[in-house]
Amino acid sequence: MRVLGIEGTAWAASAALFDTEAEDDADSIFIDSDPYQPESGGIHPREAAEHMADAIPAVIDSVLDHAVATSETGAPTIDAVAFSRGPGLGPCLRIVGTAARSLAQTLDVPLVGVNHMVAHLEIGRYQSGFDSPVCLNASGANAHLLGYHNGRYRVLGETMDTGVGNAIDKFTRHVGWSHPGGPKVERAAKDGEYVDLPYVVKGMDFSFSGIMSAAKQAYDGRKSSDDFRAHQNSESSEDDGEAVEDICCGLQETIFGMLTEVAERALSLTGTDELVLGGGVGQNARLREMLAEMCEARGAEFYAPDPRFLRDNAGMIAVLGAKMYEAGDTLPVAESSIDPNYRPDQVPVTWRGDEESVARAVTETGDVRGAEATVSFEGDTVVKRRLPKTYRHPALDARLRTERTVAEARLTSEARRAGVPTPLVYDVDVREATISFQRVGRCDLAEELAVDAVRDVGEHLGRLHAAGLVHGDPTTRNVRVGGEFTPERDGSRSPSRTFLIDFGLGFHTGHVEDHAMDLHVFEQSVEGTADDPDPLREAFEAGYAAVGDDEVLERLRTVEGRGRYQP
Ligand SMILES: C[C@@H](O)[C@H](NC(=O)OP(=O)(O)OC[C@H]1O[C@@H](n2cnc3c(N)ncnc32)[C@H](O)[C@@H]1O)C(=O)O
Ligand SMILES: Nc1ncnc2c1ncn2[C@@H]1O[C@H](COP(=O)(O)OP(=O)(O)OP(=O)(O)O)[C@@H](O)[C@H]1O
Ligand SMILES: [Fe+2]
Repeated sequence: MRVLGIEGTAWAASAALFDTEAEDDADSIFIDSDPYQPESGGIHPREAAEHMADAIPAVIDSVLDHAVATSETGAPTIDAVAFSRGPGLGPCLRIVGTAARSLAQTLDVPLVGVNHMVAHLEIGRYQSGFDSPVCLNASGANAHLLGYHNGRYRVLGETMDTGVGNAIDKFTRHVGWSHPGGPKVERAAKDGEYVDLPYVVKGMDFSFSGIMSAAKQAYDGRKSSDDFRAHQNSESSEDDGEAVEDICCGLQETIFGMLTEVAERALSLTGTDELVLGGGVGQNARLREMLAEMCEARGAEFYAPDPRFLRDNAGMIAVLGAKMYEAGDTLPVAESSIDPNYRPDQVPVTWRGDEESVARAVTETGDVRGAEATVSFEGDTVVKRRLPKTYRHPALDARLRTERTVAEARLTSEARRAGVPTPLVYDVDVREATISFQRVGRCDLAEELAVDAVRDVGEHLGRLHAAGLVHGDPTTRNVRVGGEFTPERDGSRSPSRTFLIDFGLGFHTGHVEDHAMDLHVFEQSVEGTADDPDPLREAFEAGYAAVGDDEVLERLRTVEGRGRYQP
């Protein structure tokens, strides 16, 4: 089978031929791309569309020439035309859509409409041969974790503001570097020293806006503050340029540390031991190194495609197009409109079987390895150790382990005082980042997702928020359920069978937004793993409504609308 793919969501005018029968793997995907390079500033939608109009016909012609040259009949012999339907810049997508429709009509073959983000994922799955990996898409306009579950790719976690590449590119524009900024930051970071920047993860979601403003401020401060300059010079003999390099190093360590952490959390939540990387930022060697190191430490496999398949390219569109075509997933021309906000979780996954879902049950034997810590059981006591993560910069690692150990011990007790069932804290050793707790529950909620327990979680979060606290990571793995009522050391009984654990990302806040994020994180973890999430979501929200603030539930609806494609 031979499928011609066309890509042009933003900057890459690209066409490709995927030949499933080519003898050599390297020959099976032929790509021709013509990138748009803005003269100044970032990607300008109108200029990008003009580039598409000029460049798309030429790259298609070159792929058609290749198709003729590699065909035995003297004709291109193409079975289907696949194109990027979205997400992306509307003016660019329209040009690609028009080109694809007219080519399919000329060749008299079916048209296949591909989701660009799912294509970033599927190319890694195809090349790695992994069955059911979690995918980290780190691209310009997006950043999210996807896992396949019952016919859809679920968004396990995502950026709450800009895409990761766009965040980096905004910083480089601020310092006057040309687009794209990612490779320049990578180069500069090699000569830089690590600086601290805000580190923001909420469950498996994360945000970049705080980091980016801090990075810009640090840069502006360094340029204008004589005091700072004097301080810099006393420590090193380098000039101002060094400071930018330090910020670049801090940026990479922080942003990629966050992405690696949430990827690990997704592996842990779903019980998956395969990770693939997608998207243009995946070309960054430091990001790949961190992900590989994290996977190795937890015995998972990691695969990153070659750079030419990570950045936007039509090869990935043709490969997914071929799978869709084979599954009969083609589009009548009348229904082939583009969608600039096309989300990966909207795509009915016609080319995979249900049995491949992530979220296999994990049985608890002996020590448990969470995403952050190792947990061992000693009778009724649980000892949780935050071991160093070697993928992180040592300074960042020490800071996070200390901060989280302190927060977890404090908030676990404070939540309990607010009437939320949590384990008793027996002992804390901040230097060793170790806490010992009372053992609670029979299993994690993830293993026995049920309406009653989920309703309890809603109530618990309502109570927690009313006390001015947030959990920060309320996933189905951070709730313990079942078992006998656990006798406490003073002989009393716990009031509930549903316990919240793992408060390491918790903090004090009265902000509706922060409270709504807690609800969002919980619902996302339910949706990522449940077969029928709707009744669970309803029970959870009913539980919350019974004790919590309605305003938070209203804000939840707004939060759900974020993380959409943001050019
Ligand atoms: C919707 C679609 O148009 C969009 N595509 C996109 O963003 O292009 P992509 O090729 O996946 O990623 C481009 C981004 O990748 C960054 N980038 C490229 N090389 C990099 C490197 N070595 N280190 C860090 N970032 C890098 C660039 O700075 C730019 O922000 C997307 O996938 O979100
Ligand atoms: N007090 C406890 N009682 C019973 N089991 C516990 C307790 N604390 C932790 N566990 C078990 O250990 C697992 C990992 O603990 P925890 O979530 O605190 O670690 P973590 O590394 O922060 O995990 P993650 O970041 O993946 O949520 C839990 O999912 C649970 O099964
Ligand atoms: Fe992309």
